[in-house]
Amino acid sequence: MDLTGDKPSAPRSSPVYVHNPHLDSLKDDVLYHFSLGTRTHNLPAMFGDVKFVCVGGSPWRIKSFTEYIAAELAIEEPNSGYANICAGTDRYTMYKVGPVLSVSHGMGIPSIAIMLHELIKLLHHAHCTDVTVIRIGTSGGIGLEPGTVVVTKQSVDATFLPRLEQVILGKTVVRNTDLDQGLAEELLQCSKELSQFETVIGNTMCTLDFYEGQARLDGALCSYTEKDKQDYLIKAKEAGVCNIEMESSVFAAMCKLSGLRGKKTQHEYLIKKYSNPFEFLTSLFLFGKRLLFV
Ligand SMILES: O=P(O)(O)O[C@H]1O[C@H](CO)[C@@H](O)[C@H]1O
Ligand SMILES: O=c1cc[nH]c(=O)[nH]1
Repeated sequence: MDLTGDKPSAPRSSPVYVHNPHLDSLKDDVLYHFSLGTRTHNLPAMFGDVKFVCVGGSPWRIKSFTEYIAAELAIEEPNSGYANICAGTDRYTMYKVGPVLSVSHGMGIPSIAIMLHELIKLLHHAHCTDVTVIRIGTSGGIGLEPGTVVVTKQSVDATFLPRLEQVILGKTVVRNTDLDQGLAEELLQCSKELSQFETVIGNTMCTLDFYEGQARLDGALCSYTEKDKQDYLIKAKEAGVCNIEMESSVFAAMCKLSGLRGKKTQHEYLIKKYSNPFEFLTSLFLFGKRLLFV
């Protein structure tokens, strides 16, 4: 309710927050790894209508997702050769179709963290509101049938704790890694209605490495036995871990701090194509198997 009267207040739109007072004094905020900037590009004109951001490790997956979602939204002819907005750099790729921005992030926490800093600033400078970000990635399941989709509830570290530790100015800062529960439930509901993929909600373990960090036996270095590996994976399962990947903790922490969460959107494209944005999430679900949504 409106605090000043008894009329119901209109739903407020949620901006994308940056928590950096130094940005205000920059004449030009350069998004180095996107090859974009506030002086060189009209970010509100280019990105102001973005409501969904879909991210994933591989540039190829992001291009293919863009073609898929363009056909789903019937915005442009599929396979018409979408332009990579970040063509001025070979660090990340970015495509936009209507309200959906898709960005690749490479492998691991440092790579996705750099991308997220620039993405959050981009959405902030573009004055975007009510943005939902979804990571579409691969992961290794623990005790799940191959092909199962895991919707992450919470990202945990390699000791199964829901936290991201980062050293800033020589001090360890701990950040929360909860994800939006409403969005997770919506995605699960989409999957139930589709009935095409086995889908679970659970915790995702985020590791610093693909080999030793994930108890694999096929890296160049390995100092443990098959039994040690199995014991660790059993402990992970007992702690509620469903799958393992390498970006979810910083993804969760940075989205939470920036106000990027699962929210309903009223964007015109989505209304035109779908009776509600929930159906957009269902379309997302149809994009391939063995994906990780966080
Ligand atoms: O499928 P993507 O998004 O690349 O993510 C997963 O795949 C990579 C490892 O092969 C890691 O980055 C992991 O998180
Ligand atoms: O990090 C990852 C990604 C995919 N598959 C795995 O086993 N681990």
